[in-house]
Amino acid sequence: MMNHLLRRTASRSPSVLLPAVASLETLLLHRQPSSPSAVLDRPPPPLPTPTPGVRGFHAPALPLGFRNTPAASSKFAVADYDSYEDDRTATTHVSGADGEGLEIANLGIAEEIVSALGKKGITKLFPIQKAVLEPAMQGHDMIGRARTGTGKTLAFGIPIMDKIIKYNAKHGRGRNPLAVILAPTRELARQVEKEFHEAAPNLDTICVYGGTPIQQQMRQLDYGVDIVVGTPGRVIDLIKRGALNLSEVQFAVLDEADQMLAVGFEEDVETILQNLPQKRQNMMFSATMPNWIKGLTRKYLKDPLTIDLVGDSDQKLADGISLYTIVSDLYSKAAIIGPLISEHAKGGKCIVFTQTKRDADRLSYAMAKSYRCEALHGDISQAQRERTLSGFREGHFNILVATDVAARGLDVPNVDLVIHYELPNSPEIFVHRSGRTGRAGKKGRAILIYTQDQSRAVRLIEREVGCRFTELPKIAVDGASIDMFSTSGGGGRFSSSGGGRDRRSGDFGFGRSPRGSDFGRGGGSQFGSFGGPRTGPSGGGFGTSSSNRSGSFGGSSSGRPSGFGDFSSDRRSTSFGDFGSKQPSRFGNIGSGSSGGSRSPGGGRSSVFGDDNSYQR
Ligand SMILES: Nc1ncnc2c1ncn2[C@@H]1O[C@H](COP(=O)(O)OP(=O)(O)OP(=O)(O)O)[C@@H](O)[C@H]1O
Repeated sequence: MMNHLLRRTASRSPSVLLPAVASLETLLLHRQPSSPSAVLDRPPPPLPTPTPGVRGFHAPALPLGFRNTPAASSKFAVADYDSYEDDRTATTHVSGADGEGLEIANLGIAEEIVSALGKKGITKLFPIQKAVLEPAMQGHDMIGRARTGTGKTLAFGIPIMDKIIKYNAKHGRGRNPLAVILAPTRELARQVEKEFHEAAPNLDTICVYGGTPIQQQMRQLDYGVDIVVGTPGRVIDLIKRGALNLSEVQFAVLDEADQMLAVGFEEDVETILQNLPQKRQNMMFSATMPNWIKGLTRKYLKDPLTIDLVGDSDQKLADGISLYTIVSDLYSKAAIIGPLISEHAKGGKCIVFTQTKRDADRLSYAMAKSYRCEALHGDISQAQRERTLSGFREGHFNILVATDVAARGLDVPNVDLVIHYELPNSPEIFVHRSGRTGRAGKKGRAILIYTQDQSRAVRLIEREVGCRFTELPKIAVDGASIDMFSTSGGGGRFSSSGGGRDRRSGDFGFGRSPRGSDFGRGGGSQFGSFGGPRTGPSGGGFGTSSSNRSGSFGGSSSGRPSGFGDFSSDRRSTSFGDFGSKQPSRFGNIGSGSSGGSRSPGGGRSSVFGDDNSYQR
């Protein structure tokens, strides 16, 4: 134990070494033993006497420099947000009545955080951060919703880091984490951990996720950490191995909460939450909070405060995103991507979202003949995924062709254009995909490519998301261009779902096979029925028989018990429905007629998320 403490302390600068050693006694008193054997080795230490009024995490806000107002007054931030929305032009934004109180340096936040954020050019709070800060410091459980790219990570991050820094200053540093943040994909978990690390470099943070050696993560945990960020599967794995002790956790966050509580994820999240102490602060954040989540949050949060900067009637996309649609037939879709990028990305970065991993591969392969681009999806090795993402971030190539593995949370600077190569499966996914551009007050464009028979689905997106598309003129493509985007593998010309057998399903628009989809939504697409109202028996799995799809795409069709088996390492749960599984599909019924297979018999959508898919994303 002492070794651990010394090792961990030794990684700090020499200036902190002596005080740290001097406070070793405090450390030993403060922390619980790391393992049962340690309990046997020595008698339990006497509990330190708490200093009244300062030890608790839920200490009054006043000593920390926050106004001592009731949490409900966080409404003020909504008003600020309105004015922010009104005059938002670039990255300078948040102005309250006089801007006072928004300067991070004036809020009593730990100097370490203020200075680290300052180095990144972050000196003022964004509206969601301002709205969350005070109630979070007061210890409230909360649900936070704000549009994509508006700084939700630091909204929950700043109060947590601040409290941990101050707690550590009083009690010394410990081995077990004080905060756990769960994210649905590996890339997002890494990004969140990085943001924490950059904002509080002296805190020990760790990111745990599958696809990487677990031993290394176990070693790091053994040294001691303050904050764990991870995907649920790996977190559970580490708990089971006895490497991760969550008994001291004071803060638990579900990032992308609606995804974390979707069918298949919730079970794992629940397992993790059961390992946390009862007394803790819970926070859930997302840009989308479908109605079904409300019941669930009651299960996990205590008297939560809802801070919703989006609202039900408002448009749900970030303001800086201009939306366009373009109609295309299936064969021409790949060929119009190039002209769209040249015209609309203006030399910046572009993410093209496909529905399936195979489409991502094929499209990027075909496009690589003319552009520098790479694919990102759940079948690619974790090491390659990380290389790809960092290459994209660093500008080594500017076009990323990705499945929805990249739809949520990823913050890549200067993505000027998002192309929905295929319709998303839900309005939520549309919001998240589109939200990869137009972040932090910047401007961006999102283009939705649709086929003629998907027009109604496009109108529904407008209605659900509260947005308005501008129709772009149709791009004429000649046979040569189409051929250029044909692929050799398995079926001739590139279509939205590849060639050969999938070509048939492509005819049904989105009601096509989910096979190979990172999120397995094909059959469960909320929009699926738009493309496939005529799917009769000839539609194969898209007719009524497909109502059993969750079964047939789970074990029976693939022979694998868990979804598509794409998401091997992190996941435990078997196949699960997509985000709509717990929400009544708002689109499923429209035109669903014979293609009712997009819904499971139980009412939830039946598509299968490759499990770790969500985790590995
Ligand atoms: N107060 C701030 N001032 C300037 N930039 C900020 C501020 N807060 C956050 N940012 C930056 O804004 C970007 C978007 O933040 P973040 O990724 O937290 O958004 P988000 O709301 O979580 O988005 P999403 O819903 O897509 O996950 C990041 O690059 C972040 O560093």
